[in-house]
Amino acid sequence: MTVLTKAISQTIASSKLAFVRSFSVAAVRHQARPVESDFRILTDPLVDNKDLPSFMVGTENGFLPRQEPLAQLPERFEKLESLLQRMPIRCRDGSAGLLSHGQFGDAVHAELPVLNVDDIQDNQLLSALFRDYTFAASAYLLEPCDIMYRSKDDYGLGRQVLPKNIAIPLTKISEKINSKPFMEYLYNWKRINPLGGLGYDNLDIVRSFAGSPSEAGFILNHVTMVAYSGDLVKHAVSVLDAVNTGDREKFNNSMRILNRTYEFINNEMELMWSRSEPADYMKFRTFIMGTKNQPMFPNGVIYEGVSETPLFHRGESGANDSMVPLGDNLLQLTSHMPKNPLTEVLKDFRTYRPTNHKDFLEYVQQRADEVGVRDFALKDDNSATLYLANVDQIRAFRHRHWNFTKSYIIKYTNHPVATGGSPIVTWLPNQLGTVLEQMLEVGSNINRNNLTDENRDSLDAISKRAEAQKRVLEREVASLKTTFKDQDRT
Ligand code: HEM
Repeated sequence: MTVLTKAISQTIASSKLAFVRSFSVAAVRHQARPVESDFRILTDPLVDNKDLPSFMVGTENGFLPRQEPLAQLPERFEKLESLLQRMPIRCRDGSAGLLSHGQFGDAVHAELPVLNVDDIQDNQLLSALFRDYTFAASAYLLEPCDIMYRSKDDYGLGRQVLPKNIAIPLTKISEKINSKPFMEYLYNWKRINPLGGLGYDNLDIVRSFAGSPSEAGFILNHVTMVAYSGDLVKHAVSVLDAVNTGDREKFNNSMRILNRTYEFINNEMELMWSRSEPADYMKFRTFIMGTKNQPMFPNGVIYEGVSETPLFHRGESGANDSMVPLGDNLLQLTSHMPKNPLTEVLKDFRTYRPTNHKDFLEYVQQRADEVGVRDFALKDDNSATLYLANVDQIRAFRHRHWNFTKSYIIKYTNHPVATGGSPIVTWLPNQLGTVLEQMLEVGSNINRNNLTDENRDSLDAISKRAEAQKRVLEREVASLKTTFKDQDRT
């Protein structure tokens, strides 16, 4: 059984509708063709197929859903649709919405029945409902924190009970799509011109909390980055294949193209500065906070009608994305992360993504270890430099990301944890620091005399930068730890 069919079987097994869904593993085998790999990766996103999960790794859709998210719910969910349209602090028509004066919670109690979702099997609709109920859940739970933060720069406590009109359908939908019943955001976009591409100017968000252009920019910038992920998948698989067959030329070429793809993604990431104002971030960040390791939910959240035991979930975070974990696993960086509680948080984040993504990432990790990507690269100085250049792209991502964190968050608040519940000044540096160390180690073992001119220049520039960034990072973290509490607690 391939990893994909195993994942699908698990999804079916965990669904209460296992035997009534028109869901055929044989059909999947037929429709998904291999890309030089024994993990079945979609070469066609199968947009007309509503039976397969929305999130399946593909060379076209990459880590984006196979089909465009539904922008509006069908009529039977009009009460939920109406609440969500009136929810943002600033609505689309410019008027003040329910969250602006803390009226969303009352509206949920007054207007929203426990809607029946038992019969729904269409995965595109399930994913849209998942998006919408998680938005309603976060707005409901965190509304009091947002109101308090606006006047006191302190979050206080969130609502500790999620009412049954959100909790019951949300839990049922999560079970059907095999997700945790808490917010994700890569399903929150639509094309303005349905025939146009995934460029920033052709995208809009579907749901929002603040309703500001910066909130839209924050989400859509992520989407435009992930729009490149089909190429990442393709070239990562090609690297594994090249090592497996001992084909050095193919390895070097695949590493070069992979490097270029990560570079496109990093360049796209740089546009965040202009698409989402750092000073606006705190105005919508409250609503993407989680309930795990967050002072606003010291005892978690009771899902009324679902569980008497409180539940804890990490909040929405880019840490749920699959592009960096793909690089970590392919380049065998994951196994070099230090064995400490911060690395455990990284592993925990990796349980928060769609099943098929999780399986693909595990497959890549296992396969990279089996064929020995790093050892293969290090046997040849030019290959080692190309390997290093890819690790440098992961560094560039994490370095820029650390800069975002300082400029969008740390500058404005002393709150000790990020939206995903990780300690704000130690967790990101745990991974960035490891990448920098690995780069220095690999770089110091490369013999410059064997390199092409291009690779020698690349090695010199990369090594110099890594050394300087490592020194600065260590100083920064030591200094920030004096201001932020509990940074070793996870
Ligand atoms: C202004 C923009 C952003 C800020 C302020 C920000 C902030 C953060 C913070 C504080 C974390 C720590 C985890 C937690 O939430 O507890 C995190 C993790 C992460 N974020 Fe972002 N993020 C931003 C944009 C993005 C984007 C666009 C991506 C696109 C993929 C992304 C990908 C990640 C990844 C992969 C991690 C895990 C880090 C690692 O593995 O070292 N972030 N982010």
